[in-house]
Amino acid sequence: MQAKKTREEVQKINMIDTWLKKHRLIYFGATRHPFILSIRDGTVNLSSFKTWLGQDYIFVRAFVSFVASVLIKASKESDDSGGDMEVLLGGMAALNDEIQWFKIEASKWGVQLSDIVPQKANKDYCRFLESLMSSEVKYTMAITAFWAIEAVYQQSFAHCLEDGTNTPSDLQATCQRWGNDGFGQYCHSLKQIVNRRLAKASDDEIKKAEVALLDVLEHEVEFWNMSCGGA
Ligand SMILES: Cc1ncc(CN)c(N)n1
Repeated sequence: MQAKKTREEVQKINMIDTWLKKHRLIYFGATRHPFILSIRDGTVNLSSFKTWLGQDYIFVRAFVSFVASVLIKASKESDDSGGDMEVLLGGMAALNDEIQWFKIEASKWGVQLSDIVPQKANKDYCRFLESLMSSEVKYTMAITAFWAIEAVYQQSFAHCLEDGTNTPSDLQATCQRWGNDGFGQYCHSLKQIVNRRLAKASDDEIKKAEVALLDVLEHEVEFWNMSCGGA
């Protein structure tokens, strides 16, 4: 007969959900930010939307380098039992589409991407990504941050697509980009990889991954604040 699992062992099997419960206030702050709620109820300020669009284009370009570094860490450290490479390569391909999408949207909204100067919150976030690209940072910590970055957008924009929302028709495509079921499935695959890594990680690695999650959530809140003109 199998020994009954301790509370800690059960929590370690789905570490992400344990953390999301523990840090629900900051998670809520990142995924239900006033900027997102204003898209959802149709009161969004279009100048804030354009600020977000231009700044996010710059962020995504930095994000590509970060994802490449996660891919390298996976090739060195992962046993790949969960098909990590496939999931990460799929993510890379999605980012290529994302960059093309930003270019098309920017010209639609009259945003000149070559003129965009990164704002402080964006520069801080990109600097954080760079710190995670160091070879000192282990795969488990980096993939936790990667999942969190994607999951915040998925959860935020999916919220704008629920029944009964007032999301403006010309912003539906933006919300679909990250709120669609395929992107939800991709985030779920990333979450499974993270949970699998964390279940086998040392206490020190788990602590570092939890700090990375909190850092991502704080940067995401600051990024939304900046889009509303707050930073
Ligand atoms: C700030 C931010 N966070 C997340 C994502 C989703 N790739 C994004 N485009 N921008």
